Formats: sequence, structure tokens, C-alpha cells
Amino acid sequence: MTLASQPVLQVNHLYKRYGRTHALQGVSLEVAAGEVLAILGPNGAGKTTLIAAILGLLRTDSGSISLFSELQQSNTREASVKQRLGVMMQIGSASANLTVAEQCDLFSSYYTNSKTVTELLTIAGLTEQANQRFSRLSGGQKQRLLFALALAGKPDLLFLDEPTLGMDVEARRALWQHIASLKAAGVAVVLTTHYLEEAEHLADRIAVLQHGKIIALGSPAQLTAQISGKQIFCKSSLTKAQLLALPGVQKLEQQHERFCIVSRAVERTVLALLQADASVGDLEIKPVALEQAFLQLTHTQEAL
Ligand SMILES: Nc1ncnc2c1ncn2[C@@H]1O[C@H](COP(=O)(O)OP(=O)(O)OP(=O)(O)O)[C@@H](O)[C@H]1O
Repeated sequence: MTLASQPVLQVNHLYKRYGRTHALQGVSLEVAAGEVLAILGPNGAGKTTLIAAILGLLRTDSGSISLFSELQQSNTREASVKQRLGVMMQIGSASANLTVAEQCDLFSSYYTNSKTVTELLTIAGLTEQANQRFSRLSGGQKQRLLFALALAGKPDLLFLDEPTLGMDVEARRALWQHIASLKAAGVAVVLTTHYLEEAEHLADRIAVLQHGKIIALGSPAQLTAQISGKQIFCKSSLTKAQLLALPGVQKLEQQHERFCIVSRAVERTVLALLQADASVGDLEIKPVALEQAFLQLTHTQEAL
């Protein structure tokens, strides 16, 4: 491995217990410069614990974390490392009484090589709201400001926890574009999201966390390829019960006038469908969506 391709973050066999709860059970992962890693997982999976451990905000039980190729102590980070990290705060942790410009000024002052207040206002799209108090902003505006503040120190490694929560579609797309340009500039990004479309759109790799373990790690295409099923879209005069009874069918949904049938034996399902209903129309077969892959992965694991 060349120096340029050294991971900016390496997590090895990380364990953390809270009393009898195993929050992290041997988590290992790496993130390279210019890579976007999405961490997905159901509530309580250990996402927040993992990110807090990486940031040095808690003492882990065992395992190791390296940042920028340097082994880190469990619950502290040197100033030189902090200068290279960007973290998007939760809305509740921002100072409600400061104005937008004051928040930008405060965050710029933490870093030796920082963006200016004007630059941060532009990133947030809040130049006109510079003198408004944080508490007066809409939910989406607050999220945009918190995103901009995370960039105040021109980070090499950026952590985004549910970055587009509460944003409308337009603001979400704009933020996605911004993340893509950071990635192109070599910034490594670790993000958590509940929007699978977001993970699919942004992430080079997705780590699926459940009960403190990584149960799947790979590109969105690799994750969906792990799932044997395919989606069959069609218009049909059969009833839902008849469609569900076709061979190989795992799941059925009605989407406007079309059905979406998830099948683990697509050829057999389609053959039986055509035999049972000669009027089938608008037939289309697609790989399963990431959402189904995610549900199947987490359910399979739950059943083990
Ligand atoms: N300070 C704590 N004390 C005790 N248990 C904790 C503490 N923090 C987290 N836990 C437990 O550890 C497990 C992992 O929690 P964590 O908050 O990391 O999950 P998460 O994936 O971030 O969940 P969510 O999506 O709901 O935010 C959960 O069972 C949680 O109850």
C-alpha cells in the first residue's frame, strides 16, 4: 500500500459495553481519503457509540483506532488530530442564542486554517440570515448551518450524523452535491443516515451495523447482489393472494396500478404469472433495491 492510499481512519476489533449491553462487538473498518462510508443500522445498533469512540469521546473496552495513520488513545484526541476532523453537531447541541454569523465566527476561531465567516455563510446558503438567531431558523436552515460549521476547519475527515434530516428535497440534493465535491477534493466522509436512497447515492461503501457488529460491508451494488431476489413489476388482474401464491414470491407491494413482486426464483415466478394471467402488462424485472437488501440482511441476522 502506498502512503497516498493509507486509510485516514482504521478501526480494529473495537468493543464497548454499557453494563450488560454490548454496544460494539468487534467492529473493524477502514476509510480512505476521498471515500464516503455510510453507516446504516436500526435504532440501537451502535452507530452513535462507534462515532463517539472514533472521536475519542468515550473509553472503549478493547480494540484500536488509528486516525491519519496514528494510533489513538481511547478517550482523547490530540489538538493536531482535532484540527483535521469535522463533525456535524446535532441541532440540540448548538447555542440557540448566537446569531448565524456569530456561530460561524466561533467555529472558525477553533481552527488555525479555517474558512471565513463569509465562506461558511455561503456554504449554508444563509448570507441573508447572518444576523438571525439560531433558534429562529427553520429545521432545514439549522441543518444547513450545522453542515457548514462542520467544514469550518477544512477537515480531511468529516463525520455527518443524519445530515439531511428535516431538509426538503431541494436542500437535500444541494447538500449531496456539496458532499460529492468534498469527496472529489479528497475529503473522507463518514455518514449515518436513515435514508437508504441517500446512502445509495452518496456512499462508495456501506457498513450495516446491527447489535454492535458489522453484518455487511460493501458498495451499494455489492450489498444488493448479496440478496438473491429480484423485483418483478407488472400490471395484473390477479388478486394479491394469487400473486403471493406464485412460486418463489417473497414479498408483494402495490405501487399505484402496478405490483412490485420480490421473488427469489424470478424465472419460475414470471412463467407461472404468465400462465395464470394472459393479460399481464408493463412487465419489468429489476435487481432488488437497497432497502430490501437492508431489510433482508437485518432480518436474516435477527433470525439467527
Ligand atoms: N451511555 C449509555 N449508557 C448505557 N447504554 C448506552 C449508552 N449509550 C448507548 N447505550 C446503548 O448501547 C446500544 C447502542 O446505542 P447507540 O446509541 O450507539 O445506537 P445507534 O445505532 O446510534 O441508535 P439510534 O439510531 O437510535 O441513534 C443501545 O442498546 C443503547 O441503549
